[in-house]
Amino acid sequence: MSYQYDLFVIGAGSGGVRASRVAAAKGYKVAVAEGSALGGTCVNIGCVPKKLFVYGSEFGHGFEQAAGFGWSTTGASFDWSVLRDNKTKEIERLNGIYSNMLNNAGVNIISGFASFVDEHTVEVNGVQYSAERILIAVGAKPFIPEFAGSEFVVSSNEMFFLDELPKKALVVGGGYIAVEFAGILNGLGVDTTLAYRGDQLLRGFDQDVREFASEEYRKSGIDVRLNTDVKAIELADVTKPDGERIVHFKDGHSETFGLILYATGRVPNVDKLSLEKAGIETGKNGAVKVDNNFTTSASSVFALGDVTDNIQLTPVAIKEAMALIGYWFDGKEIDFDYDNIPTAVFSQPSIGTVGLSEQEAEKRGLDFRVYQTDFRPMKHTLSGSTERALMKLLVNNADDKVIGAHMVGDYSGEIMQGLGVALKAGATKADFDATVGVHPTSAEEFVTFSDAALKPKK
Ligand SMILES: Cc1cc2nc3c(=O)[nH]c(=O)nc-3n(C[C@H](O)[C@H](O)[C@H](O)COP(=O)(O)OP(=O)(O)OC[C@H]3O[C@@H](n4cnc5c(N)ncnc54)[C@H](O)[C@@H]3O)c2cc1C
Ligand SMILES: NC(=O)c1ccc[n+]([C@@H]2O[C@H](COP(=O)([O-])OP(=O)(O)OC[C@H]3O[C@@H](n4cnc5c(N)ncnc54)[C@H](O)[C@@H]3O)[C@@H](O)[C@H]2O)c1
Repeated sequence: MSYQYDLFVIGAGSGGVRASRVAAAKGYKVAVAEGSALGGTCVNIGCVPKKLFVYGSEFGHGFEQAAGFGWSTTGASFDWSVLRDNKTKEIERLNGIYSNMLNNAGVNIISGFASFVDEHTVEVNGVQYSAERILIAVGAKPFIPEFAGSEFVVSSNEMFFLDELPKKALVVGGGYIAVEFAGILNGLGVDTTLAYRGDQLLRGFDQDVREFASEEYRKSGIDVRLNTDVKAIELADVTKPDGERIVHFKDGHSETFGLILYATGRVPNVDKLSLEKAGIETGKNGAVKVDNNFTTSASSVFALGDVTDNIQLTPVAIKEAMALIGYWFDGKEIDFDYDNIPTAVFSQPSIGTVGLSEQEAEKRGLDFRVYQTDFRPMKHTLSGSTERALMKLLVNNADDKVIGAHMVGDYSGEIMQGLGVALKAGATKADFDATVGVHPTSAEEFVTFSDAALKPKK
């Protein structure tokens, strides 16, 4: 049976771009369909524009702290449209780079949303394309619960294109996106409330990190409200759909906000795919089910990245794509290692983490010890800020291996990349101790932990 393409990729995001580019470079005839902008979520409405907004927002605190270092910043003001539009220009530049990269690799870029006709055929804009292999890399989309007035909220998608910033905003949720956007808004001068229905933000992170970060967010000016849930939302004035919203909370009180962001998770983006036509099985929230080799229930169809609802991070989608390339071209069975994946939350202060949390180590029944410290970073001895940093190292007693590293504080994402290598390589506490520190940094705390920093056992 002959097909038009060796590989048809659906979705030119983090995973799809990597898979199509490398497969084409290795000699496959490849097409990629993209219904929106090249680069996917991360480049257009995720990691990249978010980080640019974080940089913009950090100046807000920077100006406050500059006086202690001798700077006078009277008259500094912020223009949202400049940040928003410069960000958009930069993203358009990246879109162009992605387009060139794919074209140069010989990938045929098809603009439009694809859907399955059968397990070897997809349709885009009414045209059918056949392929020996099809890769689903369509990512995820925001999930907003249904309730009275849910149409008056925005998701992270809209946050990148707001006409103007509100004076007062409510962010609902307690995960990565909620705390990152609460930090962005707060730094840009918006009166920001972060409401989370549970006991503590950032479920799944180390409990000390969660509590410490939450307190730091409060100190930075965010009104963090735990055990708080929204019942209904209505317009303050029905003739002004873009105007203020009244939020009725479940505890009975009501409050007015100019903008409400729901950051309540993301679900696989499978609606437009007609997966049933190719006999592709899905699980919770429509996640495409795959085996170890990212093969779906249809043997010619593969899936990776956020659409499989595993770990939703760009470097994970990219590494999965590279593993799949190895499987296709070198016949290497995939045994993807999801342990020790470093990750950062770009809140203010930021969080970096790799390996096990204390709670996860306990759940696994490990015998381990914890080194922990919190301190005022050197910068804040002059800045006037009361911000503190937290560092924590978990060590397995049986073999002295470091099994978890956690930090709340400036540069923790940058620091965690190196520690990720150390944990992956199986470094022991003795290896950390034998490493010379970089001075003066916060990071050096990770290689100078002594018994004095041991956390008492519960
Ligand atoms: C606000 C935000 C901030 C984030 N920040 C970070 C971060 O700092 N670090 C990090 O590691 N991760 C971050 N992420 C997560 C990261 O963006 C995702 O994990 C990553 O983009 C997943 O890659 P993917 O290839 O699975 O899908 P995506 O990058 O989402 O790409 C999927 C593509 O498929 C297209 N598509 C969908 N359906 C079809 C169809 N039927 N036909 C054709 N095309 C289709 C979409 O338009 C999209 O371009 C963030 C996410 C968000 C929302
Ligand atoms: N820095 C990064 O690497 C980064 C940044 C942003 C997003 N991401 C990825 O994108 C994923 C999605 O981010 P996210 O923040 O949307 O999801 P999340 O899963 O991290 O957090 C969702 C939050 O919403 C809450 N929630 C769910 N349903 C709710 C409801 N009905 N009412 C109130 N609260 C509700 C959850 O309890 C949770 O706190 C993340 O898990 C992460 O993998 C990564």
